[in-house]
Amino acid sequence: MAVFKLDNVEDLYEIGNVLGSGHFGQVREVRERATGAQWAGKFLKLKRGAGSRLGLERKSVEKEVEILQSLQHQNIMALKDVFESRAEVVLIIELIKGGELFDFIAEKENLTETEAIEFMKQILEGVRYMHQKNVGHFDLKPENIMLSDKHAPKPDIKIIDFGMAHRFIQGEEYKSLGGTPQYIAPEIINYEPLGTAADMWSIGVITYILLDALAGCQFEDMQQERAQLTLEGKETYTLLSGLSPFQGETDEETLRNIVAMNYEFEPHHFSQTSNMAKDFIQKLLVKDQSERMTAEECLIHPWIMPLNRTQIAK
Ligand SMILES: COc1cc(-c2ccc3ncc(-c4cccc([C@@H](O)NCCN(C)C)c4)n3n2)ccc1O
Repeated sequence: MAVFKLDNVEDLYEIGNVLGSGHFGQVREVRERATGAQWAGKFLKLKRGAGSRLGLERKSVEKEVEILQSLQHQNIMALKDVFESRAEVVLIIELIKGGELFDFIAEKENLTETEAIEFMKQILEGVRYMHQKNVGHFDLKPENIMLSDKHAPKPDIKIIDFGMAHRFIQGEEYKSLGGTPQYIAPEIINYEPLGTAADMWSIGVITYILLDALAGCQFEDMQQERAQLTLEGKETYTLLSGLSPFQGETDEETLRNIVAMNYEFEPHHFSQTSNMAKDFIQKLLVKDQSERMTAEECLIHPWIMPLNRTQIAK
């Protein structure tokens, strides 16, 4: 059983504002008393007893910590320390100040495909590193791709939230039904044995949404679509963080679309997108996981590593 520090985390860190919360627990700003340095604290409630429905199993927290302790890469959030007190575990993590990538893109009027490629390269570098360490993330989605400092000339990508991650052991079969419907691979829906290729499907979905956003998403069209959906009393989707290529009106419809490979490059959203970019996505949204590009193959795909810049023109 992993042993975490039993010191009272508040003796070493001043607990600050809530940055966010979700299935993973709560993330708060924390300040290291000895140095004044700012960190993020992920506060996780543990189950108080076997019958308890609330809180996380200690084993799952130990698994996430063990995986995070094995990953040191500039595009993966860094774990500094772990504390445990009563029924809570606190992960001390590097503070990522730049917010979510897709919010950054929403704020920028004229992000180019070349700039998008630079972000994709960093995401792929982080994913290639974790896959080389036999770790699958299994919850890659726009909300889990953050920026170190959005005001930097070239912001660093930081992949967060390894709560669904798994380290593969040679010869071991792994299945999971977790993840976020819009981004999960067909083999997860079909409850088939998984590999790191499931992350590559999610990368294909993220790339599709990123390029859809780049096209300005014909913002006014989206607004009209959003207004129409609202008039019809239908749920509208957040512009940049939910329009997966397989998005249905319900999770069930989304999952059906994934298994049926039911997606397209809608002309009025992708008319400005290079054919090389579409080829990149098509080589990731492949139902047979053994045929899907790996992160290594993505990084030498002509869209990411063109022979010359004109190559990504139409
Ligand atoms: C270690 O696992 C996590 C870390 C973090 C994390 C790490 C460093 C860090 N610095 C700033 C933030 C931050 C700032 C604003 C919102 C959030 C978070 O609530 N939303 C991020 C995406 N969400 C869907 C996980 C997180 N974080 N979040 C978030 C979720 C995790 O499961």
